[in-house]
Amino acid sequence: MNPTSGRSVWQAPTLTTGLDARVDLPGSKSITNRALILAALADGVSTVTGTLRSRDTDLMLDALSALGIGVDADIDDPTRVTITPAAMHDADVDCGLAGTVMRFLPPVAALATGTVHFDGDEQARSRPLHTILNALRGLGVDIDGDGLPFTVTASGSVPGGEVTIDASASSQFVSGLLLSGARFDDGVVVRHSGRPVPSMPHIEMTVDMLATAGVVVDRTEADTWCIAAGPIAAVDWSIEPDLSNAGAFLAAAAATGGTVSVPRWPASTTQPGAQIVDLLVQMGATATLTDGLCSVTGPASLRPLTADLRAVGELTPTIAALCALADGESVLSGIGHLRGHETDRLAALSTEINRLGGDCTETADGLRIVGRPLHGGVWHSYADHRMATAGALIGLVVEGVGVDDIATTSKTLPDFPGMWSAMIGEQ
Ligand SMILES: O=C(O)C1=C[C@@H](OP(=O)(O)O)[C@@H](O)[C@H](O)C1
Ligand SMILES: C=C(OP(=O)(O)O)C(=O)O
Repeated sequence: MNPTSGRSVWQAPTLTTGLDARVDLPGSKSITNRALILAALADGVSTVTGTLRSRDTDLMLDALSALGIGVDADIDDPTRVTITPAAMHDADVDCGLAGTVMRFLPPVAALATGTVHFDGDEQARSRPLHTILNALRGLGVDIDGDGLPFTVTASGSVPGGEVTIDASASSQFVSGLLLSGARFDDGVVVRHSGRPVPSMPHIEMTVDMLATAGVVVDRTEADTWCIAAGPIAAVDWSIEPDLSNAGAFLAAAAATGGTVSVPRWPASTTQPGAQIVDLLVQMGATATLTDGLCSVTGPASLRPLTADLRAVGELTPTIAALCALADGESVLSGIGHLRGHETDRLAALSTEINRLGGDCTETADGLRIVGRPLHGGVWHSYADHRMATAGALIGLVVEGVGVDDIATTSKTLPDFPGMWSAMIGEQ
């Protein structure tokens, strides 16, 4: 047991033989939660196949159901979900720690008739939210509060129109407004003004999925997204595997000099997680993509990395863990916004890497990490799924690493410990 938290510490398995594994990943969190929102607002019944079933996506399903939307999961295969739109009413929404729930659902709730109360985990209360709540106020929505908890008092319609926001803290502010914008009376025009928007591929994902649902986003002007009022089409969605979650497994190959393959790798994708492969190659790995099988083989010794990760911030914990094992100094930049993720990831990563004898310092917008021999100890997760998987990754090659609160991986990958053990042949 960890005396400070009362939770048991998971002993990360250390690799003793060569790694050669194939890991099949469940659906993408980001694509699942967008598909569910678009299905709930559509003009007919949609199905979602390959739905990720994890804490973040189940919170989305529960919230839509609480609002009155028909949510039916197949009894034999809970990843097959049918969504039947309906008039929405009063509800209590639990956002947990999910950015996609706390930022994508308020614009949906604004289309209900009634009072929708939002809350979430204690830790979620410090995640940036006021930007989207203020934007919705500017679009004619009655909202009480500036962060969790808050209440939307909705009248069945949203006037909509133009709004200027500073989305430098999260791309999800833009995505949230766009996903519901076609259902506002005047549509929506979102302008960004401020430092660059992070995670731009996630906005591309939103635009791409809206296009699939028949909604055109005009992006003629830089940092501006325009959507005319109109219907959202029902779609039979098929969800790609989660490539950000694949990152930790492919990184295991990079860390150990072994090979890990992920099947069903999409030929083209908007998921920024796909960029893990290029980053691993920059660190010395080799990679192939053949008939949808992505295989990564690690080098004898990892090269350090200098990279701007602004577009792929959610890969940072995985990459930072590898940098702590690399041979030299790495500099990761463009990721100041990670201070508002599940936890302050820059502080958490430097504290935990240094706790194991590493050399990691925070910079204004990222991390500087010098690879060093590490020793065992307890790696703290801070309720952050990607911190937990980063600890497991270091534990693969450093003996005696215990990960506090491995269960937090259920945010996006409920069977992470089982999948990790299976990967190294320890089922
Ligand atoms: O829209 C999405 O699905 C996401 C956008 C990104 O958020 P930020 O722009 O806040 O980094 C990413 O980090 C998060 O994991 C998922
Ligand atoms: C930042 C992340 O999640 P969220 O959707 O909660 O922002 C993440 O999964 O790395």
